[in-house]
Amino acid sequence: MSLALEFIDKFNQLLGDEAADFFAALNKGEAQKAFRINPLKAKAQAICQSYFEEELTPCPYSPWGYLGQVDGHSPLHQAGLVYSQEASAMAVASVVQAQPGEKILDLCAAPGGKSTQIAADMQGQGLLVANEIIPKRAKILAENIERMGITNALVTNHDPKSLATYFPGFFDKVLVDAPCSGEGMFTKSQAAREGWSKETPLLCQERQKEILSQAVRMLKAGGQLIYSTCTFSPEENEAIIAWLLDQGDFDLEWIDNFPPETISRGRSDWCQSDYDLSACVRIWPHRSIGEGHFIARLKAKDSLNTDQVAPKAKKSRPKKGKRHAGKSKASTYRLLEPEERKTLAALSQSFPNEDFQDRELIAKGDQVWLLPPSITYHMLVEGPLNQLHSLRLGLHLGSLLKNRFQPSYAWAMALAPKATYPQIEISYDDWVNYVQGLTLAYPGNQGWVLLVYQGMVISFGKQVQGTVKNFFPKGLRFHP
Ligand SMILES: C[S@@+](CC[C@H](N)C(=O)[O-])C[C@H]1O[C@@H](n2cnc3c(N)ncnc32)[C@H](O)[C@@H]1O
Repeated sequence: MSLALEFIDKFNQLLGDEAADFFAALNKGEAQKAFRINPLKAKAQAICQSYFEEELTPCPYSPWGYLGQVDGHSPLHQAGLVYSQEASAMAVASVVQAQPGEKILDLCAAPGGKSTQIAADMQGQGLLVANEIIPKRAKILAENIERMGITNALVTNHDPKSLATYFPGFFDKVLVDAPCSGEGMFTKSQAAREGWSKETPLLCQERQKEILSQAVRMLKAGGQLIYSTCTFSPEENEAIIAWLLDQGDFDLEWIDNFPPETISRGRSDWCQSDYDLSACVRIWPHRSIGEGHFIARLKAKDSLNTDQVAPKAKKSRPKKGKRHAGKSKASTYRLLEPEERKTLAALSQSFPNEDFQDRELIAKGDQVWLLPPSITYHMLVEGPLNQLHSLRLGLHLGSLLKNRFQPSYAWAMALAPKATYPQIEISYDDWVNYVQGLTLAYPGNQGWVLLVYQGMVISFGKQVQGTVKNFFPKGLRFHP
């Protein structure tokens, strides 16, 4: 399908002589594939390098980014050593420049490309809240957070307005990777082309303003707001930044992360603005690799007026007959009983992990969680977060069963294969068998073990008298 005539007219006017190259890049087909190596996994760089055999070609937008394709059904992918991501999309988290210890919100986070990159930069320290409004997409986000071995994230499923009631003036950085008209996806998606009309950018602009109004409420005075889209229209980019600057609470920050020849600068003349918008960055598919992105970073003034008063705990009022999925009853969270702690300790002594330091353990039903930093049991039960709908509360450790503890897949994914851990090095054929849900045969009787393939942790398994029982989650099983 060809590009809409109104789209062609619009970008002919904006780009002049350059427009033909732009249209040619959009019509060329899918952009260069890329992936990010996950530094949270032990020896990820060396393992990936040996997998590809040839020297990897770096992507200019992230120190962990490379050009090329990783099979979604390969051990590298399953074990979370890589995240497949469109090349220019990696630029966004590079602008966030997440630091260990910060509190960061990724407000429109699914499927998790930027969240997983931000978490890698945070190195497990500080709090990442990864939020997604659409429940199905939030589930995929949670799975990606888990696969990448991230232990300091809270994955939530809220609309921006309701999330803002939980976290007023809370975050050092807020990323809004906004839903947009997706013009960058015209390279690969017929649906994106078909869904575009002259009005689309302005309709998206309305929604982007609503989302940003809520994002600002969650930012600390002096914090940073990062805004990005995968579209080119000025209405959703420069005009949005001018609108934010009009409110008087922000200064635009110069972005200088990338080789200058791979980016273009924001254009004030494209939205008739008096502000100098050249601090913003646009990546074009005809000038660089990838589908294209627009990115801006703003710093909130110290006078930013967010509602700094933490909300009071809300009372749970389940509706008759049906409990709203977004409401977790305060009483369902509890601290572990001493006996339960002992049961868990028996296993955690075999798999000791620094993450356990200074973080609270809680249970909900028989499920045990290691809370992320900055989130406490008190906040979840009696405090402001008691109605928060979360899919992941830090690290899911596993299930308390009668007098025993069954460790989770998430816990395995967060462990490095230390030599002191009980483990079994499995063959490729057994990796194929295990991810399909089959039991394995390895002599021994070690109980819980980490299954490791070529230095990558695959899952927990339970070895009893020469048989390794399968604990690969049913919902994630696949046929490589
Ligand atoms: C560009 S995508 C995010 C991509 C993601 N940051 C990543 O890197 O993987 C925008 C997201 O915003 C979500 N969204 C749609 N409408 C929204 C709204 N009104 N408020 C907040 N998020 C919304 C979409 O479901 C989508 O997941």
